[in-house]
Amino acid sequence: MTAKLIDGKAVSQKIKIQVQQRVEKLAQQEIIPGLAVVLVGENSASLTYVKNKKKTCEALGMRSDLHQFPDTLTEQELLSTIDELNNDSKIHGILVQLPLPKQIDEFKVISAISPEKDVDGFHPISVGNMMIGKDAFLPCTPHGIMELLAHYDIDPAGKHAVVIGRSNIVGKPIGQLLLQKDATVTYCHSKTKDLAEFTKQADILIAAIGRAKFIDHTFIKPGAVVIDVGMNRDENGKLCGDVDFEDVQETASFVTPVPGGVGPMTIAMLMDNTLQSAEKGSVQTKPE
Ligand SMILES: Nc1nc(=O)c2c([nH]1)NC[C@@H]1CN(c3ccc(C(=O)N[C@@H](CCC(=O)O)C(=O)O)cc3)C=[N+]21
Repeated sequence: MTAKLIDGKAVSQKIKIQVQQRVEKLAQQEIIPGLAVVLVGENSASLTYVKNKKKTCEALGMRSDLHQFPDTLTEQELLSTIDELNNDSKIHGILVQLPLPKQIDEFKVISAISPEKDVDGFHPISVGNMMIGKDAFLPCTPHGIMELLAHYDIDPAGKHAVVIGRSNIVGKPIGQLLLQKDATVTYCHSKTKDLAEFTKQADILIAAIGRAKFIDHTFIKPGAVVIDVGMNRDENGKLCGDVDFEDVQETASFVTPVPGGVGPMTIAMLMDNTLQSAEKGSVQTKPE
Protein backbone atom coordinates (compact mmCIF):
# COMPACT_ATOMS: atom_id res chain seq x y z
CA MET A 1 0.00 0.00 0.00
CA THR A 2 1.27 3.46 -0.78
CA ALA A 3 0.47 6.53 1.25
CA LYS A 4 -2.10 9.02 0.02
CA LEU A 5 -0.70 12.34 -1.13
CA ILE A 6 -1.72 15.44 0.80
CA ASP A 7 -1.78 17.89 -2.08
CA GLY A 8 -1.01 21.30 -0.61
CA LYS A 9 -0.76 22.84 -4.01
CA ALA A 10 -4.31 21.83 -4.96
CA VAL A 11 -5.81 22.76 -1.58
CA SER A 12 -4.02 26.13 -1.58
CA GLN A 13 -5.43 26.78 -5.04
CA LYS A 14 -8.98 26.30 -3.73
CA ILE A 15 -8.35 28.63 -0.81
CA LYS A 16 -6.87 31.26 -3.11
CA ILE A 17 -9.95 31.17 -5.34
CA GLN A 18 -12.13 31.82 -2.29
CA VAL A 19 -9.84 34.68 -1.27
CA GLN A 20 -10.04 36.15 -4.75
CA GLN A 21 -13.84 36.12 -4.66
CA ARG A 22 -13.88 37.97 -1.33
CA VAL A 23 -11.32 40.45 -2.66
CA GLU A 24 -13.72 41.21 -5.51
CA LYS A 25 -16.51 41.85 -2.99
CA LEU A 26 -14.33 44.29 -1.07
CA ALA A 27 -13.46 46.05 -4.31
CA GLN A 28 -17.12 47.14 -4.51
CA GLN A 29 -16.41 49.18 -1.34
CA GLU A 30 -13.24 50.44 -2.99
CA ILE A 31 -11.02 48.55 -0.57
CA ILE A 32 -7.97 46.75 -1.89
CA PRO A 33 -6.26 44.51 0.67
CA GLY A 34 -2.64 45.65 1.01
CA LEU A 35 0.30 43.64 2.29
CA ALA A 36 3.65 45.25 3.10
CA VAL A 37 6.59 42.87 3.01
CA VAL A 38 9.81 44.05 4.61
CA LEU A 39 13.00 42.32 3.54
CA VAL A 40 16.36 43.16 5.08
CA GLY A 41 19.51 41.83 3.43
CA GLU A 42 20.27 39.77 0.38
CA ASN A 43 19.38 36.21 1.42
CA SER A 44 18.47 34.64 -1.93
CA ALA A 45 16.02 32.10 -0.46
CA SER A 46 14.19 34.95 1.28
CA LEU A 47 14.03 36.90 -1.94
CA THR A 48 12.41 33.91 -3.69
CA TYR A 49 9.73 33.55 -0.99
CA VAL A 50 9.07 37.26 -0.97
CA LYS A 51 8.66 37.43 -4.74
CA ASN A 52 6.32 34.46 -4.57
CA LYS A 53 4.17 36.27 -1.99
CA LYS A 54 4.04 39.40 -4.15
CA LYS A 55 3.08 37.44 -7.25
CA THR A 56 0.30 35.63 -5.38
CA CYS A 57 -1.05 38.86 -3.91
CA GLU A 58 -1.29 40.46 -7.31
CA ALA A 59 -2.89 37.39 -8.89
CA LEU A 60 -5.66 37.60 -6.26
CA GLY A 61 -6.30 41.32 -6.78
CA MET A 62 -4.49 42.46 -3.64
CA ARG A 63 -1.72 45.03 -3.31
CA SER A 64 1.77 44.13 -2.20
CA ASP A 65 4.56 46.59 -1.47
CA LEU A 66 8.06 45.28 -1.05
CA HIS A 67 10.31 47.33 1.22
CA GLN A 68 13.81 46.10 0.61
CA PHE A 69 16.81 47.27 2.67
CA PRO A 70 20.53 46.46 2.79
CA ASP A 71 21.71 44.26 5.67
CA THR A 72 23.40 47.30 7.24
CA LEU A 73 19.96 48.70 8.18
CA THR A 74 19.76 49.79 11.82
CA GLU A 75 17.09 48.64 14.24
CA GLN A 76 15.91 52.23 14.61
CA GLU A 77 15.44 52.61 10.85
CA LEU A 78 13.44 49.39 10.70
CA LEU A 79 11.28 50.45 13.65
CA SER A 80 10.45 53.75 11.97
CA THR A 81 9.47 51.92 8.75
CA ILE A 82 7.12 49.76 10.79
CA ASP A 83 5.69 52.83 12.45
CA GLU A 84 4.90 54.31 9.03
CA LEU A 85 3.27 51.07 7.87
CA ASN A 86 1.24 50.85 11.09
CA ASN A 87 -0.19 54.28 10.25
CA ASP A 88 -0.75 53.65 6.54
CA SER A 89 -4.45 53.02 5.95
CA LYS A 90 -3.76 51.29 2.60
CA ILE A 91 -1.76 48.61 4.39
CA HIS A 92 -3.73 45.84 6.13
CA GLY A 93 -0.91 43.40 6.75
CA ILE A 94 2.77 43.78 7.64
CA LEU A 95 5.22 40.93 7.24
CA VAL A 96 8.86 41.30 8.26
CA GLN A 97 10.72 38.46 6.61
CA LEU A 98 12.75 36.45 9.12
CA PRO A 99 15.58 35.94 9.94
CA LEU A 100 16.84 39.50 10.45
CA PRO A 101 20.53 40.56 10.53
CA LYS A 102 22.15 40.19 13.95
CA GLN A 103 22.25 43.91 14.85
CA ILE A 104 18.43 43.89 14.88
CA ASP A 105 16.40 42.47 17.77
CA GLU A 106 13.65 40.35 16.18
CA PHE A 107 11.44 40.45 19.24
CA LYS A 108 11.55 44.25 19.37
CA VAL A 109 10.65 44.49 15.69
CA ILE A 110 7.78 41.98 15.81
CA SER A 111 6.42 43.65 18.94
CA ALA A 112 6.36 46.99 17.11
CA ILE A 113 3.92 45.71 14.48
CA SER A 114 0.35 46.68 15.25
CA PRO A 115 -1.44 43.43 16.27
CA GLU A 116 -4.30 44.40 13.89
CA LYS A 117 -1.82 44.14 11.00
CA ASP A 118 0.16 41.16 12.31
CA VAL A 119 -0.75 38.78 9.48
CA ASP A 120 2.18 36.50 10.37
CA GLY A 121 0.65 35.96 13.83
CA PHE A 122 4.05 36.45 15.49
CA HIS A 123 3.24 39.41 17.79
CA PRO A 124 3.16 38.42 21.50
CA ILE A 125 -0.49 39.54 21.67
CA SER A 126 -1.39 37.29 18.71
CA VAL A 127 0.55 34.41 20.28
CA GLY A 128 -1.20 34.93 23.61
CA ASN A 129 -4.66 35.04 22.07
CA MET A 130 -3.91 31.93 20.05
CA MET A 131 -2.79 30.11 23.21
CA ILE A 132 -6.11 30.77 24.94
CA GLY A 133 -8.16 30.10 21.81
CA LYS A 134 -9.23 33.73 21.29
CA ASP A 135 -9.55 35.56 18.00
CA ALA A 136 -6.11 36.24 16.52
CA PHE A 137 -4.25 35.96 13.27
CA LEU A 138 -2.90 32.43 13.28
CA PRO A 139 0.68 31.87 12.15
CA CYS A 140 0.50 30.88 8.49
CA THR A 141 2.38 27.58 8.43
CA PRO A 142 0.61 25.98 11.43
CA HIS A 143 -2.74 27.31 10.20
CA GLY A 144 -2.05 25.87 6.75
CA ILE A 145 -1.29 22.47 8.27
CA MET A 146 -4.59 22.50 10.20
CA GLU A 147 -6.44 23.37 6.98
CA LEU A 148 -4.75 20.48 5.19
CA LEU A 149 -5.76 18.01 7.92
CA ALA A 150 -9.35 19.28 7.83
CA HIS A 151 -9.46 19.05 4.05
CA TYR A 152 -8.51 15.36 4.16
CA ASP A 153 -10.93 14.66 7.05
CA ILE A 154 -8.10 13.88 9.43
CA ASP A 155 -9.51 14.66 12.88
CA PRO A 156 -6.78 15.17 15.51
CA ALA A 157 -9.18 14.38 18.41
CA GLY A 158 -7.81 11.58 20.57
CA LYS A 159 -4.80 11.07 18.30
CA HIS A 160 -1.24 11.23 19.45
CA ALA A 161 0.46 14.10 17.61
CA VAL A 162 4.24 14.26 17.84
CA VAL A 163 5.87 17.55 16.86
CA ILE A 164 9.59 17.58 16.10
CA GLY A 165 10.77 21.17 16.49
CA ARG A 166 9.99 23.91 19.01
CA SER A 167 10.41 27.15 17.07
CA ASN A 168 8.08 30.04 17.82
CA ILE A 169 6.88 30.12 14.22
CA VAL A 170 6.14 26.44 13.58
CA GLY A 171 6.78 23.87 16.33
CA LYS A 172 5.24 25.57 19.35
CA PRO A 173 2.11 26.91 17.62
CA ILE A 174 1.29 23.75 15.64
CA GLY A 175 1.37 21.79 18.91
CA GLN A 176 -1.08 24.27 20.44
CA LEU A 177 -3.47 24.15 17.48
CA LEU A 178 -3.45 20.35 17.55
CA LEU A 179 -4.09 20.43 21.31
CA GLN A 180 -7.08 22.73 20.73
CA LYS A 181 -8.43 20.06 18.39
CA ASP A 182 -8.10 17.53 21.23
CA ALA A 183 -4.93 15.75 20.15
CA THR A 184 -2.51 14.45 22.76
CA VAL A 185 0.65 16.35 21.93
CA THR A 186 4.29 15.47 22.47
CA TYR A 187 7.06 17.94 21.61
CA CYS A 188 10.45 16.59 20.55
CA HIS A 189 13.53 18.67 19.76
CA SER A 190 17.31 18.58 19.34
CA LYS A 191 17.87 17.51 22.95
CA THR A 192 15.29 14.67 22.85
CA LYS A 193 16.89 11.31 23.61
CA ASP A 194 15.90 8.42 21.35
CA LEU A 195 13.72 10.45 19.01
CA ALA A 196 12.37 7.38 17.18
CA GLU A 197 10.91 6.00 20.46
CA PHE A 198 8.56 9.01 20.43
CA THR A 199 7.91 9.38 16.73
CA LYS A 200 6.99 5.68 16.41
CA GLN A 201 4.02 6.40 18.69
CA ALA A 202 2.72 9.24 16.51
CA ASP A 203 -0.63 9.00 14.74
CA ILE A 204 0.20 12.44 13.33
CA LEU A 205 3.86 13.34 12.91
CA ILE A 206 4.89 16.95 12.25
CA ALA A 207 8.49 17.23 11.07
CA ALA A 208 9.96 20.74 11.44
CA ILE A 209 13.61 19.90 12.01
CA GLY A 210 15.56 21.44 9.15
CA ARG A 211 17.56 18.34 8.14
CA ALA A 212 17.14 16.97 4.63
CA LYS A 213 15.32 13.59 4.45
CA PHE A 214 16.06 12.88 8.13
CA ILE A 215 12.79 11.04 8.79
CA ASP A 216 12.65 7.62 7.12
CA HIS A 217 10.29 4.69 7.67
CA THR A 218 12.11 3.61 10.84
CA PHE A 219 10.68 6.68 12.61
CA ILE A 220 7.10 6.03 11.57
CA LYS A 221 4.19 4.07 13.00
CA PRO A 222 2.28 2.12 10.33
CA GLY A 223 -0.71 4.19 9.19
CA ALA A 224 0.61 7.52 10.51
CA VAL A 225 -0.14 10.88 8.90
CA VAL A 226 3.18 12.57 8.11
CA ILE A 227 3.39 16.35 7.66
CA ASP A 228 6.69 17.65 6.35
CA VAL A 229 7.51 21.28 7.18
CA GLY A 230 11.15 21.05 6.03
CA MET A 231 12.60 23.28 3.29
CA ASN A 232 16.07 21.92 2.56
CA ARG A 233 18.34 21.36 -0.40
CA ASP A 234 19.49 17.80 -1.06
CA GLU A 235 22.98 16.80 -2.28
CA ASN A 236 22.00 17.82 -5.84
CA GLY A 237 20.68 21.22 -4.74
CA LYS A 238 17.08 20.10 -5.20
CA LEU A 239 14.41 21.32 -2.79
CA CYS A 240 13.47 18.59 -0.29
CA GLY A 241 11.81 18.17 3.07
CA ASP A 242 12.76 16.68 6.44
CA VAL A 243 11.03 13.45 5.42
CA ASP A 244 12.36 10.86 2.99
CA PHE A 245 9.17 10.91 0.92
CA GLU A 246 9.87 7.71 -1.06
CA ASP A 247 11.04 5.72 1.94
CA VAL A 248 7.90 6.37 4.04
CA GLN A 249 5.41 5.51 1.27
CA GLU A 250 4.79 1.94 2.41
CA THR A 251 4.45 2.90 6.09
CA ALA A 252 2.51 6.17 6.24
CA SER A 253 -1.21 6.53 5.43
CA PHE A 254 -0.88 10.16 4.28
CA VAL A 255 2.15 12.27 3.52
CA THR A 256 2.83 15.82 2.32
CA PRO A 257 5.37 16.34 -0.48
CA VAL A 258 8.04 19.05 -0.64
CA PRO A 259 7.58 21.09 -2.74
CA GLY A 260 3.80 21.17 -3.11
CA GLY A 261 2.78 20.44 0.49
CA VAL A 262 2.95 22.82 3.42
CA GLY A 263 4.78 25.64 1.55
CA PRO A 264 1.94 26.68 -0.79
CA MET A 265 -0.50 26.52 2.15
CA THR A 266 1.68 28.98 4.08
CA ILE A 267 1.29 31.53 1.30
CA ALA A 268 -2.45 30.89 0.94
CA MET A 269 -3.00 31.48 4.67
CA LEU A 270 -1.00 34.70 4.48
CA MET A 271 -3.34 35.89 1.73
CA ASP A 272 -6.33 34.85 3.81
CA ASN A 273 -5.05 36.72 6.88
CA THR A 274 -4.40 39.87 4.84
CA LEU A 275 -7.88 39.71 3.35
CA GLN A 276 -9.42 39.19 6.81
CA SER A 277 -7.55 42.22 8.09
CA ALA A 278 -8.90 44.34 5.22
CA GLU A 279 -12.42 43.02 5.85
CA LYS A 280 -12.22 44.00 9.52
CA GLY A 281 -11.00 47.46 8.53
CA SER A 282 -13.95 47.83 6.18
CA VAL A 283 -16.37 47.34 9.07
CA GLN A 284 -14.58 49.89 11.29
CA THR A 285 -14.40 52.62 8.67
CA LYS A 286 -17.86 52.20 7.15
CA PRO A 287 -19.56 55.59 6.79
CA GLU A 288 -22.66 55.96 9.00
N1 LIG B 1 8.05 36.65 8.65
C1 LIG B 1 8.14 35.51 7.96
N2 LIG B 1 7.02 34.84 7.61
C2 LIG B 1 7.09 33.67 6.89
O1 LIG B 1 6.04 33.06 6.58
C3 LIG B 1 8.38 33.19 6.52
C4 LIG B 1 9.51 33.92 6.90
N3 LIG B 1 9.35 35.07 7.64
N4 LIG B 1 10.75 33.51 6.57
C5 LIG B 1 10.96 32.35 5.72
C6 LIG B 1 9.87 31.34 5.87
C7 LIG B 1 9.78 30.33 4.75
N5 LIG B 1 8.46 30.49 4.17
C8 LIG B 1 8.00 29.79 3.05
C9 LIG B 1 6.80 30.07 2.45
C10 LIG B 1 6.37 29.40 1.31
C11 LIG B 1 7.17 28.44 0.71
C12 LIG B 1 6.72 27.77 -0.53
O2 LIG B 1 5.79 28.18 -1.17
N6 LIG B 1 7.40 26.70 -0.97
C13 LIG B 1 7.10 25.99 -2.20
C14 LIG B 1 8.34 25.87 -3.08
C15 LIG B 1 9.04 27.16 -3.37
C16 LIG B 1 10.31 26.95 -4.17
O3 LIG B 1 10.25 26.27 -5.22
O4 LIG B 1 11.37 27.45 -3.73
C17 LIG B 1 6.59 24.59 -1.93
O5 LIG B 1 6.87 24.07 -0.84
O6 LIG B 1 5.97 24.01 -2.81
C18 LIG B 1 8.37 28.15 1.31
C19 LIG B 1 8.77 28.80 2.48
C20 LIG B 1 7.81 31.50 4.81
N7 LIG B 1 8.56 32.02 5.80
